[in-house]
Amino acid sequence: MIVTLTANPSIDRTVTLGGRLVRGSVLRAAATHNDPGGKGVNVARALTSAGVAAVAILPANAGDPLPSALAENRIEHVTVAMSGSARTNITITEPDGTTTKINEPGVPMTAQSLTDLHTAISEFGARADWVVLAGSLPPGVPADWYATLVESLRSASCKVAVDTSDAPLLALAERFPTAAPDLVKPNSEELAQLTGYDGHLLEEAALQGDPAAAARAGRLLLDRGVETVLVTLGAAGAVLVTNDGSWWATPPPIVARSTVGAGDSSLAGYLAAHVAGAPPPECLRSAVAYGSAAAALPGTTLPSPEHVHTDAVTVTALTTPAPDPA
Ligand SMILES: Nc1ncnc2c1ncn2[C@@H]1O[C@H](COP(=O)(O)OP(=O)(O)OP(=O)(O)O)[C@@H](O)[C@H]1O
Ligand SMILES: O=P(O)(O)OC[C@@]1(O)O[C@H](CO)[C@@H](O)[C@@H]1O
Repeated sequence: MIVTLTANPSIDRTVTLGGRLVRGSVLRAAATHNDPGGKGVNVARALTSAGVAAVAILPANAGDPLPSALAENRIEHVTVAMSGSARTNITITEPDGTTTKINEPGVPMTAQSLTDLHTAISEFGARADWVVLAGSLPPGVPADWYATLVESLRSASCKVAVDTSDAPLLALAERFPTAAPDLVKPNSEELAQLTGYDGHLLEEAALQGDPAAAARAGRLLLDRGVETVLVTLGAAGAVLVTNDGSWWATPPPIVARSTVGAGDSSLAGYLAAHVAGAPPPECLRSAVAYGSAAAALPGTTLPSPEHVHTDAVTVTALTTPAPDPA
């Protein structure tokens, strides 16, 4: 079983424009659509659709639109009471596939909700294969909360994956190696936040056929105690860095419609293959196949197995960069 924690879930509202987004003007939407969202929720949705047992833990109150949508979609979930209800995050999509995203900060978390989430994750962690801590933290949650959770899950038998950014990511890294998760899934920008590399250049180089810098940056996290680094690089695919080897996988050509949820789908694809016992390069292949399938779908629509074409992904072994002599 894979358990995901989304401390700051959302209703993802996709607004489809018939023309270009023009700042400062009144625009009329061609269509609108709501999906249950938040990174951990998305991972659980993609896993469920792949037939992998998954439970999403999130703050929400009975009858709120978010848990109701999860129930409708038969996504197993556990909620803890919160004050207020989930934020709404808006994605504006233009006909050429450009997406603009506006994420609300979320509802301030009470101390009681935070304690209840910690209790729920500890209980489920005791019987999970993986615990996934994903997304931003709402106001009122200390930035080092993920670090605290990773440390408290150390004694459980589950593996822990983290996908976050900004202050919670930096606070987690500050407590490496004790808070180093089994897996981190940074995109190029997040890897840059952790290592000082230029994220744009990492992705550009990989797009030009050279993923070595991304692998080198990922290696820095291994040196700080992380076991596996899955670096997603947008259209350039992803690099997997472990102490046993490194690989780069590139997606098939797709027409990108919305990359929202692509990273979450990558993580779900990786974990689905991992719990099935696949070796690292095949886990990477699955990650990239799920990510690119998600990018080809509109809004926060997540891929089902029929959208996922693992055979179309190319996996190349890389030389794992040597550990930092320092
Ligand atoms: N334009 C694209 N073409 C093909 N595949 C893509 C494209 N964009 C993203 N992907 C796929 O999705 C994966 C994740 O993309 P990305 O690195 O943008 O994640 P992310 O920034 O974490 O995404 P998210 O928007 O969910 O936070 C990539 O590894 C790749 O497989
Ligand atoms: O504000 P956060 O928590 O960083 O990200 C939230 C979010 O953008 O992430 C998902 C896509 O990855 C969306 O479902 C959701 O709206």
